[in-house]
Amino acid sequence: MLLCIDCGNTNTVFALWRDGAFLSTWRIATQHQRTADEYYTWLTQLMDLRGIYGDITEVIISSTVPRVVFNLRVLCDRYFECRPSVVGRPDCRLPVPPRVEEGVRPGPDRLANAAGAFDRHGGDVVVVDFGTATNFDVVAEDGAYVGGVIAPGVNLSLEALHQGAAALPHVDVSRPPKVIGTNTVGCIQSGVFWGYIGLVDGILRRIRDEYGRPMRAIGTGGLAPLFATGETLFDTIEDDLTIHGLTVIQRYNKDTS
Ligand SMILES: Nc1ncnc2c1ncn2[C@@H]1O[C@H](COP(=O)(O)OP(=O)(O)OP(=O)(O)O)[C@@H](O)[C@H]1O
Ligand SMILES: CC(C)(CO)[C@@H](O)C(=O)NCCC(=O)O
Ligand SMILES: [K+]
Repeated sequence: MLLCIDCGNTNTVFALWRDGAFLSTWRIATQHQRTADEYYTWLTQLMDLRGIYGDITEVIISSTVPRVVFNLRVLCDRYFECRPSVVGRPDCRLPVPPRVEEGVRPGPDRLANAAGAFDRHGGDVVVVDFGTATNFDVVAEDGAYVGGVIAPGVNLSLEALHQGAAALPHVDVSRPPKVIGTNTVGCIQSGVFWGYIGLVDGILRRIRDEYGRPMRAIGTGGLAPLFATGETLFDTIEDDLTIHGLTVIQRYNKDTS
């Protein structure tokens, strides 16, 4: 059984994959202080609850937070007796290497998104990932990650407004019924919701102009469905794209080892 671990700056997703399908996925806040023993007790309890038995024999990790990798390696070594593949490290090969400026280390989540998108759709794709950041990952015709855009995430923007303006409360993102807010919360929701619709629409348009060939757009990340309601921003929404990409990278490393 393969365990895929996708550590974002806010949340970490664990997903178990066997016989070509995900058995279950679980989410935990990303904290570098978490020990291998804590991960293990948490994970095995959830596996028990779901009635998932069998040994974890392989692990692949994507981490945008370098510090958490240490304890995840300990987890693999102590409890699963394996060495994890860590995306972005030299010994974890990618099906298609990225084409970026020399010395640039693209986020491993973006490399996984590219591998997942290419596997499902072929190239000429842009992935829009709504996580801590809202990032756009451009995948060329041959499947190479070639760059993109990093914008502040939706929840970060809301938090920044609350932090920076004494009279503005913390607000959760939602789609307001109107653009012209008639109370403070409505005004903030409008600014962030319609602001991001404009951001995504405008950046996708400019990416397509610059790229010069037709491109599919795939939405992923927790907030993608919210921004897709009633809009035609994305061709598809695939909330498992990053972890799917991890299975693709792992399979590639096994097949070519
Ligand atoms: N309908 C919703 N309304 C408000 N928040 C939502 C909704 N659906 C998901 N979220 C939140 O959106 C956030 C983005 O989800 P996602 O899992 O893609 O990113 P993340 O885990 O927060 O970021 P990262 O991957 O960078 O750690 C999450 O905090 C999630 O709880
Ligand atoms: C942009 C984020 C924060 C999105 O999770 C992550 O992919 C990251 O830390 N990237 C490193 C820089 C880069 O991708 O060019
Ligand atoms: K993510």
